[in-house]
Amino acid sequence: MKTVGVQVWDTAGQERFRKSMVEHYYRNVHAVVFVYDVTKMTSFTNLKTWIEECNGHAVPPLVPRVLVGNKCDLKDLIQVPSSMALKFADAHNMLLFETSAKDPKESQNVDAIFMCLACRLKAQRSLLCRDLEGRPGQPRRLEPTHAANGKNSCPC
Ligand SMILES: Nc1nc2c(ncn2[C@@H]2O[C@H](COP(=O)(O)OP(=O)(O)OP(=O)(O)O)[C@@H](O)[C@H]2O)c(=O)[nH]1
Repeated sequence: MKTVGVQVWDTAGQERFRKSMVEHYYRNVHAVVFVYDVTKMTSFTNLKTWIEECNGHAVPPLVPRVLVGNKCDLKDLIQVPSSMALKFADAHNMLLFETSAKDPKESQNVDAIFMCLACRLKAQRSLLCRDLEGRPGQPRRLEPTHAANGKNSCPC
């Protein structure tokens, strides 16, 4: 068994903070979790801008990204149907998790997000180590067999 340490940076989601997102948020980032509020369509439509923001800071495609719809306990207030979110997640090669930070019955998906990312990062690292174990002095290119294809690469 291997322990994977995870450092999570929570950025402010409001538009007025977006412009002040500083370079160091993006530097050396290993994974990105895009969170929207299932009861607020605007938070979902804003995802496009956040993804562009991320791409604009040259976050490499190998960096796994997941999409999280939070507040799924508020069933009567849902504005973003799962089907719409799934379509978006598929189009951007991300896994979709629907979670609630409030309802303990739905909270297991919060753990699943980080477990999944930890598994992916560990798998990427193993792949990298395996590739670097090639002939001495012969650098080898890391083929993105696992990592770049986000959806099917999770070993969980
Ligand atoms: N019902 C419900 N309320 C939630 C859930 N998650 C957060 N909240 C509530 O939503 C409000 C905003 O929560 P925050 O944790 O401040 O949200 P945030 O994404 O950090 O907000 P920003 O800092 O603006 O990005 C608080 O009143 C929380 O109690 C959830 O899963 N279900």
